[in-house]
Amino acid sequence: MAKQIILAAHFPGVNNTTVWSDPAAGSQIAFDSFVRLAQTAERGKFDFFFLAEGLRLREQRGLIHDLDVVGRPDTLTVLAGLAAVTTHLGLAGTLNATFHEAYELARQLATLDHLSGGRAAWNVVTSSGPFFGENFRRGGFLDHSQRYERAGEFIDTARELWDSWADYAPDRDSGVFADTGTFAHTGPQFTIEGRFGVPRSPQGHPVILQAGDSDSGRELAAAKADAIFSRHHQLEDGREFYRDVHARLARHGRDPNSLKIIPGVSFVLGETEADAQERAHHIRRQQVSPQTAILLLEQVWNRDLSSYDPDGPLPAEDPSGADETIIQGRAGQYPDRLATANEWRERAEQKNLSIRDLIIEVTGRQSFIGTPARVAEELNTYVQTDACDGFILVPHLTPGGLDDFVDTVVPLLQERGVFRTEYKTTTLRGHLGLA
Ligand SMILES: Cc1cc2nc3c(=O)[nH]c(=O)nc-3n(C[C@H](O)[C@H](O)[C@H](O)COP(=O)(O)O)c2cc1C
Repeated sequence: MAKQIILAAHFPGVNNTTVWSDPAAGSQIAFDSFVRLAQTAERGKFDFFFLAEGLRLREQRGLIHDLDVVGRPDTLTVLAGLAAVTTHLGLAGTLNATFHEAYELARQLATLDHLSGGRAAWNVVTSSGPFFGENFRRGGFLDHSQRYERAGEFIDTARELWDSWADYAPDRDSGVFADTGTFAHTGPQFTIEGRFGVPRSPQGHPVILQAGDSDSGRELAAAKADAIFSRHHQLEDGREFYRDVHARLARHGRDPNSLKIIPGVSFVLGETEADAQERAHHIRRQQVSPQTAILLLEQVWNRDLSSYDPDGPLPAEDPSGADETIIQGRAGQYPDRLATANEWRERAEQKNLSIRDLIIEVTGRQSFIGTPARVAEELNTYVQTDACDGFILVPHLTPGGLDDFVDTVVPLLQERGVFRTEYKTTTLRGHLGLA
């Protein structure tokens, strides 16, 4: 039988792809927007709804970054609200293992799993830099590798807490004082003991995703996660990532089906190929406004370029060599700024590109562009040839950006027999085929 495709809906909120200024865009923080996108995903029989986490909005030149000014509310609060207005859709939240505490988070996730009848998932991230930590009176807390050690111990501890209750129902007649929920964990990151206050939840263990991409991130996923939210959304790159992670999985003695690989992808649909390409081009210009083009260029040059014309040529001056980066709240993307600047200048000169044209070219083109038939075929090829197991779709418009996909692409995947026509399971573990 053909592999079944996993589909998830990302509510992107603040990031580089959301066009919050489009007249068709709604609020990025009102509950209605979350409900609308989640219910569309559930109408499409999606596996889960997905929220990223930003513990602090990005800042550049000391101000909140243009793309972040629409704000990002708290993940678990939103998911708890959505549990009440959906019935089958999984509810996945990105939550940081560096600054949260194991007891607190294990309790919140077990509670979400109860409220939703077994639909909770946790995307474990470690995040980067002291910038987030300052919010928690922990600026500079733990370096990269120690963050992964903490994340690993965090997951183990959460599972110990979840396992501290057996499947259990209190006995009304005898009024027992149950001896359950006791835990004691001693490790470098957590030394805690007591009783866990939440009885075993429907899934036992909420689903665990992992998003880091370094060697330590991949090892953590191969050792402990149920799924990976990956950034490898191109065919060959995806296959290589898939092979790498599966080799690690085998080394950990795990079943190949026990870890699902799900890249975040964007898409643009059109009635004809030309129509889709034209839309894609229009969306890219919306995503990279003249102002955003300068802000993104500044992240490579690492200096104030606000006096440059976005429709003019790239700066002749070289990037600043300063260690401190101009952008706060996002992992450094350009390890060698001068090399990147030279590469971009060469490209701009060859093709006669302005700053804005160049930024449009070098930052995130949409992953799947075409008619619904073509997009359905490509998505299926990715999954059947092990470039991934499914997709976390990132619409560029919130909350209506998934409507066309659900109306036109999902039925084609269903016709091919590679995507469910009805939910046959009630928990997220059930949907994903996980034990
Ligand atoms: C696809 C993807 C999504 C991520 N999403 C988030 C997020 O929502 N919030 C966050 O704080 N970090 C996020 N991260 C950052 C990771 O937590 C991690 O800090 C970062 O990738 C550095 O770890 P690495 O070197 O293992 O990749 C994401 C990373 C990737 C690759």
